[in-house]
Amino acid sequence: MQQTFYKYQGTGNDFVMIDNRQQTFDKNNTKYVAHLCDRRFGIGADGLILLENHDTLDFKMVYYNADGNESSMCGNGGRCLVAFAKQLGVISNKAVFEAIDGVHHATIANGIVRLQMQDVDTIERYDKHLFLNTGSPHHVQFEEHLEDFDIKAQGSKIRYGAPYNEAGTNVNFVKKVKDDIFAVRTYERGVEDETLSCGTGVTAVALAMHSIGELITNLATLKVQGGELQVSFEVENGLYKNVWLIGPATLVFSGEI
Ligand SMILES: N[C@H](CCC[C@H](N)C(=O)O)C(=O)O
Repeated sequence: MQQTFYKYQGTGNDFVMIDNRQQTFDKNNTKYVAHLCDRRFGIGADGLILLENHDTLDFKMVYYNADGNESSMCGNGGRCLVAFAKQLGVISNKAVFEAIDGVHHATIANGIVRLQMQDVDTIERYDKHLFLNTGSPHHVQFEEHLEDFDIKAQGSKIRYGAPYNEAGTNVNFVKKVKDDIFAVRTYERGVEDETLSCGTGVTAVALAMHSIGELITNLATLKVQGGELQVSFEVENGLYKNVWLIGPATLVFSGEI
């Protein structure tokens, strides 16, 4: 049976999007999801996202990494899904939807999506890195030579090494540009390579930088390989709330297979 597929990208983090409101997509076929994400034999993407009906909210988000496995929250994917929902006429300029990490609010205007992320109440601080969960797990560490280092080799060593092991984590390398501007490169679990941006990743970097005093305002600009994202937040007694991931989400193409 022919199926229409859409391709969206949010600052270079790209996704196959499927309108699964009729529940026709075979969600258990890991091999097929990985095939659709394959950049040679399939459509090619960092992940695949299903838009599904929800009893009380605008829609439900189901996210798969490029390896075909369902995974934790995808911030850029959430932003792209809001743009996709608008394109389908499911929403107009705001959305409330359910994802694996809970309910998210979002707005969309002129191609820019603002996505509220979950509150963060724990940021673990170690000698040379920080660890926190912004809907997905993130290891954050400074890297002076951000422009020219082997992120795939360095990232996978951390992702598969102790204490993360097989379950893994996403790995963010950060360099302060100035004041509230940081450059970030991310190795993503489940893609097992660098992605051009990672939404939950830049959110983790912004909150981590604030927690160690490297960011003294509550709005950060994150320069990623695929463009720029902003993260805004409020913080009270170590609880980060009203966290928003802000940036563009763009339709690349649609087609039938
Ligand atoms: N690879 C991540 C999920 C997608 C995160 C990323 N694409 C984002 O924008 O947040 C994980 O398995 O934890």
